[in-house]
Amino acid sequence: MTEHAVTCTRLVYAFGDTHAVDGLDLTVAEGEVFGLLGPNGAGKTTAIRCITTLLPVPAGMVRVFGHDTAEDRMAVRRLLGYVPQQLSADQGLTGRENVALFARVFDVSRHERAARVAQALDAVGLSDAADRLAKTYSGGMVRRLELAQALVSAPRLLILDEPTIGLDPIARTGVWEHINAVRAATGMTVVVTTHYMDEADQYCDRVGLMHRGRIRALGTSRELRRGLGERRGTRATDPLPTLEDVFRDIAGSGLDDQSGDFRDVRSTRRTAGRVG
Ligand SMILES: Nc1ncnc2c1ncn2[C@@H]1O[C@H](COP(=O)(O)OP(=O)(O)OP(=O)(O)O)[C@@H](O)[C@H]1O
Repeated sequence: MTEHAVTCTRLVYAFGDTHAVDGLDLTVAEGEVFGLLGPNGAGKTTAIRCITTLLPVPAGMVRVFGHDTAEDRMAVRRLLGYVPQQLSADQGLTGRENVALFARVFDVSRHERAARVAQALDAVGLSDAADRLAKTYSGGMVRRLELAQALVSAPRLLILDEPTIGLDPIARTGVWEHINAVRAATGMTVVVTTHYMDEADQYCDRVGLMHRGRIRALGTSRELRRGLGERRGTRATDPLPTLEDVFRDIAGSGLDDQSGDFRDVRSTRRTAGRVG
């Protein structure tokens, strides 16, 4: 049987009375790029923090490559790389120093360290800028540096929480090209949250639409779009609904209709603070 990279079974996580994750069932196959989508407050970050062992699992179960996060936290941590929404690069260090710091934290052996740091920087296209202070980097470069930090331990599972929020289209494409190149070279599994439907459509093998703490729709982007088309009685000659249509259909009133897109104001602000 193929081992799943991630299995969440009836996962529940509450902050007081707020059930951020409310009976989440989810499996991510080894080697796939899985997009976790959902409106603000759907519970995506909380679910991800449970998977990465940063939050305990009070009810239900999370397994990463078969390891129970509650019982085998260190084994899980050794298997994954995590790029959180918040800034994880130190602006006062160079790119190389930042990645070297993560190599030490992740226990990359001393004799391998310099080579692995150089390899991770190269994988994200930052070799030439490696010895500049991170505070001189553009927003896209900071994001790629954080990607290098997560890659230096050669993770089997890479988890990215809104990796492209606040970046211009060229920088967004750059981040994804590097993710895809590493994935093609290593077979790494990728779990990503994003509010950009075009990215989910283009880069994710499957997407899960999360709303109020649970997955409400799951499949390839095309399957979800076709499913909505069938429910709406769309004719074969008509264009399929978009993934954004599917998102609106499921999340309904949870969206900010004023803005016309799904950019998360909170996250954008956080990122603006991060990269500014
Ligand atoms: N530390 C916290 N204390 C209290 N409530 C929290 C905390 N973190 C999250 N929540 C609440 O839990 C719910 C889920 O939040 P979460 O950040 O997981 O959602 P999300 O889908 O990642 O949203 P976003 O897209 O805005 O990042 C929200 O109602 C949020 O207000």
